[in-house]
Amino acid sequence: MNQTERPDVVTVSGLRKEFDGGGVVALDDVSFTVPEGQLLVIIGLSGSGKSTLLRHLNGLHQPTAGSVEVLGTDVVAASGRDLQHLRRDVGFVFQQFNIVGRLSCIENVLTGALGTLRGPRFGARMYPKALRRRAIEQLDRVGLADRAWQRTDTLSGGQQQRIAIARTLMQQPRIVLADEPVASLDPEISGQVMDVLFRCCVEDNITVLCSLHQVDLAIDWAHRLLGLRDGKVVLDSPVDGSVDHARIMEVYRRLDPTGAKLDEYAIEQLPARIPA
Ligand SMILES: Nc1ncnc2c1ncn2[C@@H]1O[C@H](COP(=O)(O)OP(=O)(O)OP(=O)(O)O)[C@@H](O)[C@H]1O
Repeated sequence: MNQTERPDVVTVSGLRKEFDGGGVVALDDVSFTVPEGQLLVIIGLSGSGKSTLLRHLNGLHQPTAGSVEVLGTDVVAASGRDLQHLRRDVGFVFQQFNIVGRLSCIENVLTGALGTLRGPRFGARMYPKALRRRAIEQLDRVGLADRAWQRTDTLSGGQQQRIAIARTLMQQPRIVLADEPVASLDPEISGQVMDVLFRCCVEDNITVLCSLHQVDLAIDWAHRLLGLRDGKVVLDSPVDGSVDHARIMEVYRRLDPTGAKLDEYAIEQLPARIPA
């Protein structure tokens, strides 16, 4: 099945989000759909609305207007119980990893399965054997099976983010939302983390929506780019030969506060290898 024949798992329509009583419009009439198994990268300047958009997809924000449907659930109308159910299928990977440094890697990964268990667990051996096996499989997937019993805070930043992804995979999500997952990592390590997300997508058919600052990484790994500027969608393009260089640059154009001219911030950083 090619990407266009796959069912949509995310449908966002006319989404608007205001903060501070309307003083800040973070999202303005945002509409798009995402088919199952796609890696969609959301790009845009700081403050363009990327995090706010991702947080609407698992009900962390309530919109001012518009609708959000994820895996058939109307996220805006969903009860607390419905959202709890949805969040089992929708994993979230954060920029700051949000792992417990003093725990071993396998314990951190196992906590991804806590939603399926009753009561707390203290130590990896308190988890059922089948889950321990699954945790090792996830560690293997992110290339860190040999670190299973090591304290997580002894790992590098990139390795810690891979542990966080393994923990998310442990809950067997159908969608992974990743908010700037490589923001604090150097380019080579960032590539390793994006490779893990890409493989989840193509090997396990997990849909990934990921926000990134780095255009070159986005082009290297995304199936499709969604560009936000001032809360509006200004680019929605597959990443293939048809990626329009000028339109990607447009995402990064920032209006001068005087309205007099455009600031070409970040344009010079665009890689030469953007497909023509
Ligand atoms: N809780 C909040 N209260 C008030 N304003 C907010 C809140 N959350 C976000 N905003 C504002 O909404 C706009 C979009 O913010 P958002 O964090 O979504 O941008 P972003 O593209 O993710 O930025 P970055 O790349 O820096 O993370 C910004 O103007 C921000 O200041």
